[in-house]
Amino acid sequence: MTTESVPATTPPRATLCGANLELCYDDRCVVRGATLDLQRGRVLALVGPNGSGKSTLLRSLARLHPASGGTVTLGDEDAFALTPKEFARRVTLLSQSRSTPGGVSVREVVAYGRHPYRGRWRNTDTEGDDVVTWAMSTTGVDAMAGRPVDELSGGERQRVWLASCLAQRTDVLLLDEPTTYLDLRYQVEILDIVRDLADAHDVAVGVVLHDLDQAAAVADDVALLASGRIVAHGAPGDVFTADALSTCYGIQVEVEVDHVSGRLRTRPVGRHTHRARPALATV
Ligand SMILES: Nc1ncnc2c1ncn2[C@@H]1O[C@H](COP(=O)(O)OP(=O)(O)OP(=O)(O)O)[C@@H](O)[C@H]1O
Repeated sequence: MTTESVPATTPPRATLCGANLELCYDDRCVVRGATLDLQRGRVLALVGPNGSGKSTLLRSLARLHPASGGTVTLGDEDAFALTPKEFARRVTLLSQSRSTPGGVSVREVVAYGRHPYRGRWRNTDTEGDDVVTWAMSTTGVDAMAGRPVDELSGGERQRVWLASCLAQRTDVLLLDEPTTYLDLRYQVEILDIVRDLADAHDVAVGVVLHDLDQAAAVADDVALLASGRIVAHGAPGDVFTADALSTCYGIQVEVEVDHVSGRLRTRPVGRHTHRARPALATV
């Protein structure tokens, strides 16, 4: 999969910023004082334990969760001042769960990503077909274009929804655990696509990931959340320290640099899972 042959469009330059966000469900606030800045051409990974507020924060940046305090700006505009269509041309979110319509084909679901570009009475989206074809081939779902989405596996569906987001051709892409359900190949390929979109297409990416090694590999910056607060923010090498991760996750975590790849590796130490094992006898 490659993003090289994407049809040329010139999205407006923008960054998406959340400043001092306070996010609540009824009277229970689950995120406090969160400030984040998604920059064009950069990948920001949100990491942290279950329930620390990552998805809620991402959804608030996508205008899907109203903030009780703080602001969300896109470029120099208040994100909430834009019409839904204007916002959808610039920001898209791949959420953790999407309802899958019965009997609708893969191509139709991917084409749904073009909704911000369609006129009410006539089709004004002249590049739509090319973009949909590109998005399907980039995510490897082109061979299943005519199949009903509700008959696909979890990983296949995940790639179809990602294709639908890519078809939206936004300059900000928000992804909530995009590698969940995916086999090894597609985990790597989705992260490669994310990196390509930032490097070659100047897209600003915000991505929630549980796999810290994946986050270190793909992200320029990481924000580590714990109990609704951003407790560390910066380059993965600065944020992913053994102390910070051990405190945050409540388990001993070791951090090392892989000698071959030069990449950061994190190793949670369990009572059984990371014990040194006796070498297998050779036959
Ligand atoms: N619809 C909801 N109503 C009430 N509370 C919610 C709702 N959704 C999430 N929460 C609560 O908000 C807090 C943050 O949840 P959120 O899903 O943002 O965390 P997360 O870091 O993305 O978690 P995970 O890693 O498990 O996906 C949690 O305590 C959760 O129970």
